[in-house]
This record gives sequence, structure tokens and C-alpha cells, in this order.
Amino acid sequence: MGLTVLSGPSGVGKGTVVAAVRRLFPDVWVSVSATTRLPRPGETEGVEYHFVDRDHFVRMAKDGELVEHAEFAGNWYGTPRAPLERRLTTGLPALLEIELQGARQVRASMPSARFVFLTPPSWEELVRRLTGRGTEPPEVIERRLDRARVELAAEKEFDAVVVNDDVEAAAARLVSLMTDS
Ligand SMILES: Nc1nc2c(ncn2[C@@H]2O[C@H](COP(=O)(O)OP(=O)(O)O)[C@@H](O)[C@H]2O)c(=O)[nH]1
Ligand SMILES: Nc1ncnc2c1ncn2[C@@H]1O[C@H](COP(=O)(O)OP(=O)(O)O)[C@@H](O)[C@H]1O
Repeated sequence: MGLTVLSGPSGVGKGTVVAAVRRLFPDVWVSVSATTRLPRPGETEGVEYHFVDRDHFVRMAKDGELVEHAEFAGNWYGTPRAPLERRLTTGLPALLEIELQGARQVRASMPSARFVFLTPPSWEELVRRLTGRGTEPPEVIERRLDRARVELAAEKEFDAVVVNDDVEAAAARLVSLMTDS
């Protein structure tokens, strides 16, 4: 059990697959990140993210309250340390859903974690999903696709690669990776 880190390009379906993992595996614990990004319609403080302003984020980072943090497409994201450490002391599974730079920081500080990369069936399908979600304006989609190229090139750094073709199959694979000792 222990810590699993899930990464993958924006729009690949990380949030969708993690929601399916929660249904398959209700005991899973998923870290709630801090971010300077504004909430999307339907997002709630403390559920998808802790939404903080830049000053607050910088203070958290400076005070060592974040396990890792990174800038992604113009906003900051980071994993709060205290709740993750509390969870890890129980020995029960914990999941982080974070981008590549953060995953690299966790790899350096917690090398025993499992690193899983979620990848799309094709580049065209990734563009379709990111555009189809309808949550970002075109210029933000462009920045995320730029990052997606970088992230896809780093697939080999991960312990396992899961293709998100079918959501349920991808979720089942992630659960088996998380629970494999
Ligand atoms: N490094 C890091 N990345 C994070 C964290 N939380 C979320 N992310 C990543 O930030 C990126 C953007 O997240 P978000 O704005 O929610 O967009 P979405 O993943 O496309 O729905 C995604 O790759 C997330 O996995 C975090 O705590 N640390
Ligand atoms: N396996 C899949 N097949 C088709 N569409 C998917 C699949 N997984 C996710 N999607 C869709 O792709 C879009 C992006 O998914 P989301 O979970 O928000 O991605 P991420 O969290 O990686 O940015 C959403 O509209 C979602 O419904």
C-alpha cells in the first residue's frame, strides 16, 4: 500500500479516473491540493482544491507546509504536508494527482512511492477531451497542450503507464497498482 502518485497531461482524464477509483475502492484517500487557480463552476473549496491567493500560497511554500509545489500553465499548485503525513502513518493507501514537476519532487523526497502515468489513446483524443470539457478558453487550452507535449515525453520516468481508453478499465488498473505490494 502506501503512496501512489498519478500524473498525466491536462485533459487525459485524471479527475474522471480518480472518481471511478473512489467508487471501486472507497477506502482510498486522495490529497486535496492548494492552488492559486480560480474555482471552475461546480468546484467547492476544500473538495477539489483549497483555493488560495498567491500571497497565501507563497507563505505556505516558504513555511514548509507543502510537500512539493509547481507552477502549471500560469497557476501554482502544491500538496499540503500535514494531512499526507497523517495518512501515511496509518499505512493505508494515499493518492496524489499532480503534474510532472511535482511528481519529480516527490520522487526525490519519497522514492518508495509508486509513480503512475495516465496517457491518452492518441494526441487527437487528448485535444478532443481538453477542448470538449469546455472549462478553459482557447489560450489556456494552448498553454496546457504545450505542457502536455512535455509531460508525454516524460512517460518513461514512471513505474507504470496506464492508457485511459476506457475509464473503468483504467480505474481498475490504477487500483491494482495501488494495492499491489
Ligand atoms: N505539482 C502539483 N500539481 C498539481 C497539484 N494539484 C493538481 N496538480 C496538477 O495541476 C494540473 C492542472 O490542474 P487543474 O487546473 O485542476 O486542471 P485539470 O487537471 O486539467 O483538471 C494537473 O496536471 C494536476 O494534476 C499539486 O498539488 N501539485
Ligand atoms: N476514457 C475516457 N473516454 C472519453 N472521455 C473521457 C475519458 N476520460 C475522461 N474523459 C473526458 O475527458 C475530459 C477531461 O477529463 P478530466 O477528468 O477533467 O481530465 P484531467 O483531470 O486529466 O484534466 C472530460 O470531459 C471527461 O469527461
